[in-house]
Amino acid sequence: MGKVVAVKSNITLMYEKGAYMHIVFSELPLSEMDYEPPFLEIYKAILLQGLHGVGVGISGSGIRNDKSELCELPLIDLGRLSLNHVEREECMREISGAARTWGFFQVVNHGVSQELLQNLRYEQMEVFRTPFANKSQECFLNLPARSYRWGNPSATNLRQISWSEAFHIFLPDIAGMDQHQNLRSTIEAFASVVAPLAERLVQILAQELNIKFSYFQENCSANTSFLRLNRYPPCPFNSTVFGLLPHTDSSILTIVNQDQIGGLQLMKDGKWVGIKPNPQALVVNIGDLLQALSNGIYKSAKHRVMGAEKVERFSVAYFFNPSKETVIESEMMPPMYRKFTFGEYRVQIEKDVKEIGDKVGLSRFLL
Ligand SMILES: C=C1C[C@]23C[C@@]1(O)CC[C@H]2[C@@]12CC[C@H](O)[C@@](C)(C(=O)O1)[C@H]2[C@@H]3C(=O)O
Ligand SMILES: O=C(O)CCC(=O)C(=O)O
Ligand SMILES: [Fe+2]
Repeated sequence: MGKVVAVKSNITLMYEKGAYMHIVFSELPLSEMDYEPPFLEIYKAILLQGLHGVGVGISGSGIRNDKSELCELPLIDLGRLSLNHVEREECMREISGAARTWGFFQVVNHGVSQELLQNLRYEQMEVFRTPFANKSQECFLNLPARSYRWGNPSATNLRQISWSEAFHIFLPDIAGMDQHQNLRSTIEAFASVVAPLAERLVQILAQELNIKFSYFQENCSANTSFLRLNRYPPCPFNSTVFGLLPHTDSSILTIVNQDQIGGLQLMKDGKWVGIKPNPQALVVNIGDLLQALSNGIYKSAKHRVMGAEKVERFSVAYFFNPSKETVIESEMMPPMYRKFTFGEYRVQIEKDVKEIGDKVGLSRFLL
């Protein structure tokens, strides 16, 4: 009999002759772990097939890059925006520079209080502790279908597995959350401070490229944006499967609050680099739509999340989006992308995720 390498809720995984050989389902009740999505069950075939011949850990898997340095992501003090002209201009240049070279930066003195972030984290943890049987029901929280997402139902191989769950919430939909007043009011409070922050950053980014800010004022607000509550459960295969697949965001701009576990990495100059959690900072990244509107000057950088083996990880992402009808078209010449609406873009992504297991993104719209 091989070596038992992972015992997770009611499942035992055996490692034998250089490969994972068996997943044994025991009769144990799920008891207090009833909130965990059944990742091992849905991914069983892919795991057995994909891990066969792949040694434990980094070698062979090709995914985890534990040796990757944590990067010195630009850290921008937004407090300078309310100081004198020189400080303000310098801060604006840093924001625009980071958006061009990294597509990612961190901000401090951002105006979102630690108390609010903690309250949101508390509510987020509570809602994920709901039994899986309940949170996966279509009417849970009175949100539309597909607001709760887990794993990647279209995955056909190890590289497409996502070991995470999320509430992907269109902000106007929280009005229906009458049974969950604390979650609802905390999200409302968060949206009311993070939306102006997103607008201010977009205003600066637009100004630095002579893009009309009125375009964003007319088409984007908290009422056209999404909030994504992410949870990455402990993952026994964290050296081989992703917490969240490499992707770019489909937003104008995204603001992320990650916890202290780490695992968010971005692609910089062809290498994956980790973003060291900074409790004072929010992570900001450029989304596909701003890349298109800036004709490729601002970068929607690829990023991914590596889960941890023994601990869960949480993050919140605020996707600053336009309405579905908004036309995305750069005025810069020659245009890199054909014009499209945000609605069209989302439909294409959903189609790709369903048909090929992953997002293709902006390259579909290249001219
Ligand atoms: C399997 C996937 C779901 C996802 C697209 C992806 O290929 C990988 C990342 C996921 C993500 C994260 C950011 C956005 O929330 C999202 C809508 C996107 O564009 O990429 C989601 C996609 C999703 O949840 O459907
Ligand atoms: O969990 C994170 O740190 C990032 C999540 C993310 O990339 C997303 O929700 O799009
Ligand atoms: Fe993302």
